[in-house]
Amino acid sequence: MAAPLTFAIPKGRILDEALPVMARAGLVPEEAFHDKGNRSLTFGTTRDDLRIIRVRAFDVATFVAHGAAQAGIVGSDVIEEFDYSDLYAPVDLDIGHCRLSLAAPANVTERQAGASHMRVATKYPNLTRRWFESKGVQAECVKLNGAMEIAPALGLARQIVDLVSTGRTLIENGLEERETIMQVSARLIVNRAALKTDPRVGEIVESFRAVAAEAEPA
Ligand SMILES: Nc1ncnc2c1ncn2[C@@H]1O[C@H](COP(=O)(O)OP(=O)(O)OP(=O)(O)O)[C@@H](O)[C@H]1O
Ligand SMILES: O=P(O)(O)OC[C@H]1O[C@H](OP(=O)(O)OP(=O)(O)O)[C@H](O)[C@@H]1O
Repeated sequence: MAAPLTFAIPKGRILDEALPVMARAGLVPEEAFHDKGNRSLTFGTTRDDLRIIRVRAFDVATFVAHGAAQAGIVGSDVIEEFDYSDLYAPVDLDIGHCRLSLAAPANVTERQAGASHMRVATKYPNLTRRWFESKGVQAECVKLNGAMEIAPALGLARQIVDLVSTGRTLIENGLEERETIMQVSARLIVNRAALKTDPRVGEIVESFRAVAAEAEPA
């Protein structure tokens, strides 16, 4: 039998929405996957030839881009941040909706915010730099891994670039959303080489395409 395929999924908030989509595409994890006390990172599925790994969102893209996993699910924010040439994102799963936005404290004026050189705290330094460059502004990015919203109050950076959904986190930390950089949703991703060489990867793409098409309003 061919080596098992590895399907990577993020361990956090996308998971609850991803599992029903995966089930409709025929990917159902073994019972142990749902046991909160289980520390394993690899799980079997109802398919003998497919296992699931549960890793951090940014690492999903890295595992798939390097071919260590052949497919996975990740937010378009992460895909754009890395911009890996070996990664192909053929299906928008219409889950994990949020947006990536520039935000600043209410007392930071547009002029201060729009200075020709600025410091921005973000988990997305590449995306942020590219977006500012497209506006002719040089941005110095301070990379954080979470809780960006406290950076302005502590003087680490005047502005932040972070994900926004309800907007509550910004408001509760005294920040205002200034501009939307991109709309985000979760995608099926596959390794390009694996897609060319292993027909099972193409079949996975087709299964998810069918699920996404079913979900579209008529
Ligand atoms: N507030 C939000 N509302 C909706 N989707 C969000 C929100 N925040 C993040 N997301 C999406 O969820 C993804 C994070 O997924 P998830 O939380 O499952 O990963 P994680 O591995 O736990 O992340 P981390 O690396 O932060 O621990 C983001 O990349 C984005 O696409
Ligand atoms: O607009 P809201 O609905 O308030 O959501 C936005 C928050 O959600 C995400 O954080 P998450 O909860 O995933 O935690 P994190 O800071 O560890 O990434 C994001 O980074 C924001 O902080």
